[in-house]
Amino acid sequence: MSSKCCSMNRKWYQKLFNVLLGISEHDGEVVQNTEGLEKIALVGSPNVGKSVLFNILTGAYVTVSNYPGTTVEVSRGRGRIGNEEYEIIDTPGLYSLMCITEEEKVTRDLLFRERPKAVIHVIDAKNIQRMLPLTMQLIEGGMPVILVLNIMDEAERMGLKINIEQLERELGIPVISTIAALNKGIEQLKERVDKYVKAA
Ligand SMILES: Nc1nc2c(ncn2[C@@H]2O[C@H](COP(=O)(O)OP(=O)(O)OP(=O)(O)O)[C@@H](O)[C@H]2O)c(=O)[nH]1
Ligand SMILES: [Mg+2]
Repeated sequence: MSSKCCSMNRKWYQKLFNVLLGISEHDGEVVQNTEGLEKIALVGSPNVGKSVLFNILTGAYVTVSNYPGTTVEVSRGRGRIGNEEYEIIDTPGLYSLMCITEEEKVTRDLLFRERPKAVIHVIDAKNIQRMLPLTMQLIEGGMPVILVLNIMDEAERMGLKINIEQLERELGIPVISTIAALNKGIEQLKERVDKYVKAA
């Protein structure tokens, strides 16, 4: 009797804890409730470190679900940037907004429908020349773009020097360099996103 009562209490406390943290229970699985939060999307080509950044920016609980009407998976989680909580979205890799694959269509659709407060374009700094055209497309599409030059460790090892201030001036958007795999540049990224979203 007392152990049943104890377990009921535990469940009740767990529920209260989940509500306080914004975690909802869904199909028996604990998932993040991100409803009503402003959104920040991570976009970019495959293999540039979007998911590594997503995991750093979000907590332990994320939801992975099929984008409506498709078999393409999109991950969403809560992340604190400055004093605000946001829904952080890890989008399927895309090379261009001129949609060829289903994944690319999903990312484009999501950007236009969900209107994130910031669209973080993550690129592999080694391949900056090949990846900047998508940055231009996102800017031309009216997106609030922030450019992240990730995998800077490998770019530097190759002797690549990127003038970040000049790139910022030319593009007219914030540019931040990171080594996501080593957790480097993350605080600067958060600061710039915070400032950018607040100034919008
Ligand atoms: N050297 C180095 N490797 C990195 C860095 N960031 C990510 N990686 C590695 O790059 C690989 C791809 O990272 P992901 O986060 O899975 O890339 P993604 O952009 O989510 O790829 P898709 O989901 O296929 O679109 C992984 O092996 C990471 O460990 C970095 O800053 N430096
Ligand atoms: Mg990924």
